[in-house]
Amino acid sequence: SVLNQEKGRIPKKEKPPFITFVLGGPGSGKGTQCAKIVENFGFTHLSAGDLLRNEISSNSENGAMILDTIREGKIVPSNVTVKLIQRAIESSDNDKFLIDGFPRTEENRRTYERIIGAEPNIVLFFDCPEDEMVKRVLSRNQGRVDDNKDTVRKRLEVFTSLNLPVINYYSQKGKLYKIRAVGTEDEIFEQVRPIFAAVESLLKLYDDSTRSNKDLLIFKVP
Ligand SMILES: Nc1ncnc2c1ncn2[C@@H]1O[C@H](COP(=O)(O)OP(=O)(O)O)[C@@H](O)[C@H]1O
Ligand SMILES: Nc1ccn([C@@H]2O[C@H](COP(=O)(O)OP(=O)(O)O)[C@@H](O)[C@H]2O)c(=O)n1
Ligand SMILES: [Mg+2]
Repeated sequence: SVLNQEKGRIPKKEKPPFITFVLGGPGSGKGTQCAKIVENFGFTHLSAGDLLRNEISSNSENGAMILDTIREGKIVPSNVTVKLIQRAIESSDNDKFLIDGFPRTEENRRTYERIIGAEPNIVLFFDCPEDEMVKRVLSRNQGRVDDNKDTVRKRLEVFTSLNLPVINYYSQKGKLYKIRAVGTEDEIFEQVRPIFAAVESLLKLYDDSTRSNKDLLIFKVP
């Protein structure tokens, strides 16, 4: 608006959104901690798995293929998942997002970069021992077709072989925040909270300034 321009500010819609990727194995507590971040810091939670499951239940053209893939614990073609994420970001009024369960593979990551044309600002990694993840998934009780012993084993193999390279990539870029994902939900959130408290003050600074996109990308959380 004119008012914004008079103050030398960037109108809200022209500012790039703040993107957090949330990684971790099946049952590591990504969804649980995302709910707490939403509640405490006003982020919008986009779970890649939920977006894909919505496609199945809305009988979309890719529904059957997505169901088969999830049942096998395999990864849905990247362009399908990225387009769902893109649509969700674009239809939201919020400007800060948690993208949960994405990118699962280097190919997921590169496809996001190609289609969205941006990188995440920060990446969380919920690091949890395998036996604990298995225990949690098998007692999750959400009626998921992939929460059974056989599929969990496959998902853990996919996680180790395909997701760890993504985690290493962001670690090398200095964007990775590793959380020790054992203990109670509240204990784990006490490791998460300071990260988002820092992000919140950085975003406030950004809101009050004419800083460019680039400056925000190099903001480092202490
Ligand atoms: N810290 C925790 N301790 C014990 N159980 C947990 C903890 N955090 C989450 N859970 C439970 O474990 C299951 C998997 O958690 P969820 O957040 O769905 O993980 P993810 O999204 O990483 O698969 C859920 O039933 C959840 O209630
Ligand atoms: N980026 C993604 C995310 C999920 N998925 C599929 O969706 C399934 C469930 O993902 P999810 O994130 O809901 O699973 P959890 O880690 O929360 O247990 C995965 O096992 C994959 O089959 C995918 O193909 N690509
Ligand atoms: Mg989840």
